[in-house]
Amino acid sequence: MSHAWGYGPDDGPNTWAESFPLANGPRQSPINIVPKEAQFDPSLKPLKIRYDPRDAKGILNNGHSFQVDFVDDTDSSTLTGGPISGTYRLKQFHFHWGASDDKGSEHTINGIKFPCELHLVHWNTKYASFGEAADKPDGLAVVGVFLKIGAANPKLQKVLDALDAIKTKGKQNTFSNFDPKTLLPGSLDYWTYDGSLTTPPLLESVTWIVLKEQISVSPAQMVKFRSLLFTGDGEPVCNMVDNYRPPQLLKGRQVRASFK
Ligand SMILES: NS(=O)(=O)c1ccc(NCc2ccco2)c([N+](=O)[O-])c1
Ligand SMILES: [Zn+2]
Repeated sequence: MSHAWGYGPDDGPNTWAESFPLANGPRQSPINIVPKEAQFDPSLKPLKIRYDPRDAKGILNNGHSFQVDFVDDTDSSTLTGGPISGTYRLKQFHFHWGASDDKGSEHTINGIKFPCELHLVHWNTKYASFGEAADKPDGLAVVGVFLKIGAANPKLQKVLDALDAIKTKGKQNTFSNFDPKTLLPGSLDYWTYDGSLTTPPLLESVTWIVLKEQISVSPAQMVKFRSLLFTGDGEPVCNMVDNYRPPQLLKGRQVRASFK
């Protein structure tokens, strides 16, 4: 039976525990990051991110967000270093955003919400596939990047221009020759903690790597994100906005910083 979940009053984050008991687990995401309480860890290595633009293959409206999918059958687009051991392959990236510029991110900093948050999802190649890795405690590594309102970000434009063709749930299109490294800020300083997927099935398999430096997005570009629909063709229209889970309890976890 497919578990219908969403972000509305009847199927949103406060109802997820009914079908996904992990929602009340010990390492749930996102969290509120309090920089002053994060411990600098000198043993943390710099992030090493190598992406091949030729691995970009498609863009999909999955009814919860939109995602850009990558070919992940070789080590051509990988994340290594940082807090992780071994090699993690890029599978997809997607975003979470709000109905207005004052909300939308999943992680928060000192309780501050950003209008949007980018997630670059990688899986540990010690496992045979994303599906195998997805429920292992060291299975996934997600790089999170906050978007803040400012000048239009030209690096986002190719992604945003592709959204008109995937307006409704289930729509997909080819999306090629794109290097998501161009979306990253100049500094790769990060906070890291042990967490989970932020949507059902909420699997506690994610090493979160949240970048300190934000990238910019303009109000007009945010309007493009909000032009997507949660709903499929022929269904009553519901704008894809506020597709974020609020911060969850830390439950004793330590957040480490790669920088002083
Ligand atoms: N917001 S997130 O980066 O934590 C996130 C959440 C769910 C899923 N996927 C849902 C899912 C189903 C089975 C296993 O995984 C993904 N992902 O797949 O990259 C990422
Ligand atoms: Zn996400």
